[in-house]
Amino acid sequence: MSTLGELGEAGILARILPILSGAANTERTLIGPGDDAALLAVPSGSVVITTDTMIEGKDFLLRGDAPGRSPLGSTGEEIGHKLAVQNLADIAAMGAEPTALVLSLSAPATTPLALIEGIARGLAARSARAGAVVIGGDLGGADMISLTVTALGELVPGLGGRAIRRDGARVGDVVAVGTPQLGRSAAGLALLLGGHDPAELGDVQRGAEGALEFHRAPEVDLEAGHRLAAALGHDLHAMIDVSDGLLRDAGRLADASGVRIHLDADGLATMAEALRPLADSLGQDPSAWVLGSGEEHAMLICLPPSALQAARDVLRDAGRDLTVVGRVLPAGEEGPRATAAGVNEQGADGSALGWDHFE
Ligand SMILES: Nc1ncnc2c1ncn2[C@@H]1O[C@H](COP(=O)(O)OP(=O)(O)OP(=O)(O)O)[C@@H](O)[C@H]1O
Ligand SMILES: Cc1ncc(C[n+]2csc(CCOP(=O)(O)O)c2C)c(N)n1
Ligand SMILES: [Mg+2]
Repeated sequence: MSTLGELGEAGILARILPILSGAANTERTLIGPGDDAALLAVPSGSVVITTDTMIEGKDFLLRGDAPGRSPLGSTGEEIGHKLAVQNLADIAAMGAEPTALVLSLSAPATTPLALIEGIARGLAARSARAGAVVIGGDLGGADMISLTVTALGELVPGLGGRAIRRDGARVGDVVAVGTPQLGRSAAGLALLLGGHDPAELGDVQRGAEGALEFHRAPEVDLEAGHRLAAALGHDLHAMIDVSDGLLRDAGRLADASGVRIHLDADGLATMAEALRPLADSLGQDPSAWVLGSGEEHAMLICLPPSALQAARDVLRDAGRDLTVVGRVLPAGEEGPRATAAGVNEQGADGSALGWDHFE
């Protein structure tokens, strides 16, 4: 089993570049990996850019028995898949389609090449599904694996060069998410960090496996972002991906838009009920998972009620659906914020819900 230290930079690149840029000969890639920088054509005239990092121990645990690892941890493919999803979701949430990615990869010299090849495969495969290719990157040494992707994209035609922002929510809008189920990533994280092997959880084994799988490699309808933008145009008032928890990310939308977003729809209760058996077995609150789960990456949107059916139809054509989770209200005396039924309506603290790297 060769390690990065045995191969050296040139040897590593010789192994991972064919994986990363196997499909890089798209029309847009004028210069791919191999030169000082890549050259990308941007036919629409503007480029959407985002970046996101995953650090071993902070954002994922490697699968294994060694200290700092977990038998429930991630494979290389899963890490690469999640790295793609995190970045592609931010492109999607602007109403854009991804075109290209660059990968900055730092790791200890003792890292097996097979793990890095797996990460490359996961990243390239999920990106390819979204129509994007890896066009470059960087290698470095580090005490733990650190992965930073920068993703580029272009706005969908028909929006007149307009991106879907966080600040367009209007009083009276419906708030919805592009998934039937939120909360699985938090459930999976609880299982991972608690060391709960699904095989030992009896009746809830299947649910636990699904939550762990979703946490390690979220399967998310990212196309919803640009499909909704293209179909609804100006009726898609605001959009964000749920990366730090529904309540927290709805709060960001509310804040940017100067409104209150109240989360109270039946859809949320249905999501919580689906997770209740698993939550009960861990002594946790399924509603807190639904409202607080980060790393979900589903699209959270605000749109006028008159556009809801059209939005549903767009997603249903692709076998997906939209779940209504709340509505947009005037900011009121307490100012712009997101509230959830029973959580922080009377100003009670809902801040424990959701993710912040430094809290
Ligand atoms: N270190 C930084 N330097 C410059 N801008 C930053 C930095 N960190 C965050 N930002 C910017 O702050 C804004 C808000 O970041 P935030 O993390 O809330 O959104 P996000 O990128 O959608 O998050 P997520 O990755 O969780 O989806 C983004 O526009 C982001 O580009
Ligand atoms: C080992 C381990 N510990 C904790 C977590 C949880 N976690 C990390 S980042 C994040 C939110 C999104 O971050 P960002 O805003 O950077 O996209 C969450 C919920 C994890 N995945 N793995
Ligand atoms: Mg985001």
